[in-house]
Amino acid sequence: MEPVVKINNVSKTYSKKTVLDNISINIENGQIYGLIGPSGAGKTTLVKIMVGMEKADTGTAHVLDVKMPNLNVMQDIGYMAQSDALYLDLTGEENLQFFASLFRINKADQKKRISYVAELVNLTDHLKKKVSAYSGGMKRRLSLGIALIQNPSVLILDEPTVGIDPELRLGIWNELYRLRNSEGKTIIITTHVMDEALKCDVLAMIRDGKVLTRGTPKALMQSYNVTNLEDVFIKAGGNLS
Ligand SMILES: Nc1ncnc2c1ncn2[C@@H]1O[C@H](COP(=O)(O)OP(=O)(O)OP(=O)(O)O)[C@@H](O)[C@H]1O
Repeated sequence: MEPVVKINNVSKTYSKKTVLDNISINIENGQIYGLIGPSGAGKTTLVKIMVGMEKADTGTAHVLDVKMPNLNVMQDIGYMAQSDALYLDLTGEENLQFFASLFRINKADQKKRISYVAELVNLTDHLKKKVSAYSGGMKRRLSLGIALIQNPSVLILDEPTVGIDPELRLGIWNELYRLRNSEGKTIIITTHVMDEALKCDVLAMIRDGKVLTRGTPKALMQSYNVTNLEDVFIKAGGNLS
């Protein structure tokens, strides 16, 4: 079976600054794949290339065997950006309805999906409020709900739990595990939080647009002979500051 996401020798430069330097990554079906690295490492640029919002200067990105960018495959990709793209003057429910209407979901299923994702991100009681009255954490939760609205097979989440309290963070991780285990979804997540990196099946540690090292958290710690991921990062040549 082909990998769900295949990044092949991708490079990207913004005004002479190399942001991605010949990166290759394969992400298999049903994995939670973590992209971890310090601020500015290139994680967001990489996921934007996966989603088709940015184009690689050289190299190729395939998702579900389709060369990106490609609009047709967006039905199968749920994307949560780092900054929330929400309609502040609409309610949470109206935002969910709007994004649901962009996809092929019939009316009855739309209602079910909206209730399901609202429950999942703990916003059921706040659906009738305008998003302008939401806290930062509530906006993040709504953005996560929107990423899931069309029931995509691939979820790409850029720092999804920033600003979310520990209890709900745990709830979201439990749901990500359930989506992987019961529904076979492939989940790609960027983070710079090491305890979240530990929860991923496979990690790629990124710095200065390069993959420093990759593998399961356990294999990485074993091969660098250390007991935590910070030390893997440091030994692999990184610097988390
Ligand atoms: N559109 C753009 N134009 C110019 N430079 C950009 C653009 N987008 C990103 N960059 C630069 O590319 C580098 C990598 O940014 P990117 O957002 O991919 O990093 P990141 O690892 O996601 O960081 P963070 O964790 O802070 O989001 C940074 O130096 C950033 O300033």
